[in-house]
Formats: sequence, structure tokens, C-alpha cells
Amino acid sequence: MTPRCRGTLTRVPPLNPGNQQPRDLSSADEAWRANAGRAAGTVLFFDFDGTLAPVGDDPTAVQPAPRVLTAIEALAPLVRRIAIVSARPVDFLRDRLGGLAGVDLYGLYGLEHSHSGGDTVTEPAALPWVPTMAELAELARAELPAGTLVEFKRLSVALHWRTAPQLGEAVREWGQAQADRLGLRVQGGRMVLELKPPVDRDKGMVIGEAIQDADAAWYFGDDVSDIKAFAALRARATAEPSFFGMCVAVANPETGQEVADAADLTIDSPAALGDFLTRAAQHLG
Ligand SMILES: O=P(O)(O)OC[C@H]1O[C@H](O[C@H]2O[C@H](CO)[C@@H](O)[C@H](O)[C@H]2O)[C@H](O)[C@@H](O)[C@@H]1O
Repeated sequence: MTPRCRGTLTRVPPLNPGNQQPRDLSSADEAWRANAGRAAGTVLFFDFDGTLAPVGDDPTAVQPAPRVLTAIEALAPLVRRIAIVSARPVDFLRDRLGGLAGVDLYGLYGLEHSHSGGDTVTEPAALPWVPTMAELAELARAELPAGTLVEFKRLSVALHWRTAPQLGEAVREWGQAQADRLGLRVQGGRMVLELKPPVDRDKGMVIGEAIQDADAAWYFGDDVSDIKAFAALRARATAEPSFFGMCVAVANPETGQEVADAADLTIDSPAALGDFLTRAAQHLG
């Protein structure tokens, strides 16, 4: 079994020796120190739910964990770029990140983006799907059993069963049938099934493009959709061994093991991420 860090981050998490890199580094602190020489060429990527913000029953009510935004603000001038890569819409991310300046936002798995506080740009190929998604959300509210939470996000519909776990199987079946009927794609997550337009955009593609001008990148994520982002970092490091990529999982009892197995190291929780990033700023500063 690969040893895992599950304590609070008053101690330094060990790297996951089951993964391919960086084999010659023995701790996260050492990884930050190794990164310090190229901080100006480093991009830091963060997923939102389960990574920056603890998971809760009501998707509209979650907020970033304490200290996380302050730590990101301290890191921003030290690195090339900071980006949030999420299944949430850009407007939601902008609202939750408050006054955080100069951060790039990729929403809806990259179907929307906004750079450094600029306007939100939507992937043109996805726009014709807005009416289909709106109708699908209405149908879901009419047909799915009480207890299912339907989240309409303009270019996708998320079907949640967190507060009614016994509905998971029925919701998944219904969602898959609708995806087949309408030609949509599905993305599983933490007690959620999401239906998306058949447009080639995912977190891996976003990362692959966003690291083109970078010498190093760290990606922090907790969910299965984040594994594609990890893979994009690994692909770049394989193609260009001088590239420094670090994949960091945030522990959770739902997708935790699968994501941790794909990562270089695991952090206990969004709250622990705040402490971890505060220490990173000390290494990079
Ligand atoms: O890419 P992410 O930023 O990680 O977004 C993934 C999904 O996050 C949200 O759902 C999850 O968090 C909710 C609030 O804590 C929780 O209630 C739900 O069970 C989780 O699946 C969001 O509501 C979804 O739209 C995202 O797909």
C-alpha cells in the first residue's frame, strides 16, 4: 500500500511514491523548494468544490475554506498565473472568489472562461445547447423523485442526490437515458451526475492549453474529473522532462482513493489546503 498523509498539515505530507514524479523529492516542502527557482514560470490550478471549498448539502451555499483565499492572494505575485478550473459557471466562481484579482477562471469544464477579471467568453460550439439544457432541467424537476436536486448551469445540468443517497441509482439511470436520447455527455462526480453538451472540452484540455507557456504547474483537485487534469500535467512532463508538474489530491470519502492514487500527494481537506498554501508562499517568496 502506498503510504498516505491523512493527518493535519502541521506535518508535511509525503509524496506518493506510487506515482512517476518527482521520484527524487521526499516531501511537499522539498517539492516547493525545488519549484522555487522557477516560480515565475509556475501556474497553480485549483478545482473549486471539495478543493477550495468544503462539500455541503446545498451547492448554492458553499464558500471557500478559511485562509484559502488569503493564501492564494499571497501566492499570486510570486507565480506566473493562478487559475480555477471547475464545473461551476464562471459567474459563480467570480462571486465566491470575491475580490481576488488577476485570477483566471475556467467554468463548466472550460466551456466558459474569463482571464484576469475580463469578460466571460463561452465556447461557441456549446451555445446552441442552451435551450436543450433548460428543457432538460425542467424535465428533471418534473420526472425525478423528490429529494433529487436539479442544478441548471446554462450549459449543463447537474443531478444531485447528496441529501437522498438512496436515489443515486435511479437518478444515474434517468440521467444516462436522457444523455442517450439527446446525444449529451455525462460526467460523474461526488453524489452527482452531470449532463453536458457533446463539445470536446474537459479539465485535461484546459490544463494542456494553459500550461503551454509554463515551466512548472501544480494542480489541486478532489474529484474524478480532476484526474484528466493530472494526466495533462504528466503528459507534458513526459514530453518535456524539464517541466515540473505536481498533482495534489484533496482527501474525501467519495472519490478520494481514486483521485489520491493518481496524485503525487494528498492533502486532508480544503481547510488544510489553506495552511499548505500559506507554507508554499514562504518557500516561493
Ligand atoms: O469541478 P468542481 O468545482 O469540483 O465542481 C464539481 C461539482 O461541484 C458541485 O457539487 C459538489 O459540491 C456540492 C456543494 O458542496 C455538493 O452538494 C455536491 O454533492 C457535490 O457533487 C456543483 O454543485 C456541481 O455542479 C459540480 O459539478
